[in-house]
Amino acid sequence: MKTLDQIAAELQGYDPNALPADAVDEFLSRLVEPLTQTERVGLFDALDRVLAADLIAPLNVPPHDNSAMDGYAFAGSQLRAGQDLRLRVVGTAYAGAAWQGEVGPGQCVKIMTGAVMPAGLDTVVPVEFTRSEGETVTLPAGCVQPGDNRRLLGEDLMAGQPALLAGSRLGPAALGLIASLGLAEVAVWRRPKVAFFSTGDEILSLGQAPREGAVYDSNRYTLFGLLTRLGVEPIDLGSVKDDPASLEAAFRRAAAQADVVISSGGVSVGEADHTKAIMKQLGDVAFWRIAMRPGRPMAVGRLQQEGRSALLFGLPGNPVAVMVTFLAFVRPALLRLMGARQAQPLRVPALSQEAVRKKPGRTEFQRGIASRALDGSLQVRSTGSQGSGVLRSMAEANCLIRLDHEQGKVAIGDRVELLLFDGLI
Ligand SMILES: Nc1nc2c(c(=O)[nH]1)N[C@H]1C(S)=C(S)[C@@H](COP(=O)(O)OP(=O)(O)OC[C@H]3O[C@@H](n4cnc5c(N)ncnc54)[C@H](O)[C@@H]3O)O[C@H]1N2
Ligand code: MOO
Repeated sequence: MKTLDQIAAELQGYDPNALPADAVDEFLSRLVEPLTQTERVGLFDALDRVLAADLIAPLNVPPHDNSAMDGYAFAGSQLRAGQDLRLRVVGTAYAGAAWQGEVGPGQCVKIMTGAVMPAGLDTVVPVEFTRSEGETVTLPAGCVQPGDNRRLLGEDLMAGQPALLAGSRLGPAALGLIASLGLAEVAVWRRPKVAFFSTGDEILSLGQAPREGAVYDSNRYTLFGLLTRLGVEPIDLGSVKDDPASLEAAFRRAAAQADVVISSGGVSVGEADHTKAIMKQLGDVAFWRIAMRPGRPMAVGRLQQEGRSALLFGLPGNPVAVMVTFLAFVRPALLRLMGARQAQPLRVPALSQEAVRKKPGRTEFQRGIASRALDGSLQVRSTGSQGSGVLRSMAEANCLIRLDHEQGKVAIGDRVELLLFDGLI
C-alpha cells in the first residue's frame, strides 16, 4: 500500500494547493484498491452488486431452436419466388413440450411463440400473414424468407461462453440474464461499509428547535441517498460538534467499523475547525485545494484505527459541494473499491442554451436542466443561482454541466458535457 507522499511523488506537477480535477482522478485511482472479499448472494440481493468473477454460461439460452411467432412452422426450402405456398396442417406445437410427429413435404405444424421447432423445420410464418381453409393454410408469395421467425439455440448465450464479465455492476437486465441461466446465486464483491457524519457547531439535527446562527444538517441526508443508491452499506454516525474530543471519537468510531469514512465540513481554512488537525493525527491525510467549483477544499487519505485502515474523504461543508465532490470523486472511488470496471460516469454532449462566464484553469460543475430540442438534439440550461449553498439548484437539476479545466467562456449553442442524474443519483 503506497503512502500519500509516494503517490504524490509519482504524479507530475502535483500541487496540493491547485490540483486539477484530472489529477485528483489520477491520485484516487492509485490510492483506492478493490476490496478482496467476495460472497455468494441470491439474485434478489444481487442488484447493484459487482460480479466477482466472469460468469460462464452453464447452458445454452435458448436451449433449443424455437418459434418467435404464433403461426405455422415449415421447411423454408419449399418457398418459390413469386408463388403462393399451400401447406397441410398436421399438428400443433405448444411452448413447454416438444412436438414429436413427422412433417413431410407440403406439410406444416401450427406453432406457438417459444415452442420448440419440430425436427426438419426452419421457418415460421406468422398466423396473420396466412389464409386458412379447413386443414390447409396458404402463404401468399413473398410473405416470409427461409429461416424467418426462428430463434436459434444459443443465440442469446452459448454454453461455455462468458455471459457477464467480472467487474460488471448487476442491474435489472443482468439479474434476468443470470436467472435465464438457471443460476439462483452469484459471486459478488463484499459491499463496502461507508460511515458518514456531519461536523460543525452550527449544525442542527432534525427534531432540534431552530436557533439563531444554526442550520439544519442536510448533508447527512444527501449522503445517505447517494450512498444507498450506489449500493454500499451506509452507516450514519450523526452530526458531530466541532470540538477535538467529539471529532476524535467520531473519526475513531467510523474508522473502526467502516471501509470508508466520509465527513462533511471543516476542511477549509476556518479558525474554529479542529477537523483537519484530528484527521492528521489519526492517519495519512492530504488536504487539497482543487481547481474546481464547487468543491475546492477536500481532504483525502487513510485513517488507521485498531490495526485497520479506512479510506477517508473529508468533503467541504457546503451542501452542493458535498454532492459535486461525491459524484466527481467519491463515487468513482467507491465503485473502484467495489471492484467495478466502469467507475467514471458517462459524459454526454449537449448544446448550451445559455452563455456561461468561465475562465480556463478550473473545472466547473453547474446544475443543469437537460431537455430535448425541437430538432431532437440534447440541450441544457442552468438552474439559475449556482451558489454552493443553494441545494435547491441541485434538487431542480437533472444533470451536472461539466465545464472542463481548459474551457473558457461558453457561447449559446456551444457544446458542453453533461453528467445525467438518471442512473447516477
Ligand atoms: N478563506 C477561505 N474561506 C473559504 C474557502 C477558501 O478557500 N478560503 N473555501 C470556501 C469553500 S469553496 C467551501 S466549500 C467552504 C468549505 O468549508 P468547510 O469544509 O470548512 O465547511 P464549513 O465551514 O464547515 O461549512 C461550509 C458551509 O456549509 C454549511 N454546512 C456545513 N455542514 C453542513 C451540513 N451538514 N448541512 C448543511 N449545511 C452545512 C455551513 O453552515 C457553512 O455555511 O469554505 C469556504 N470558505
Ligand atoms: O467547495 Mo466550495 O462549495 O467550492 O464553494
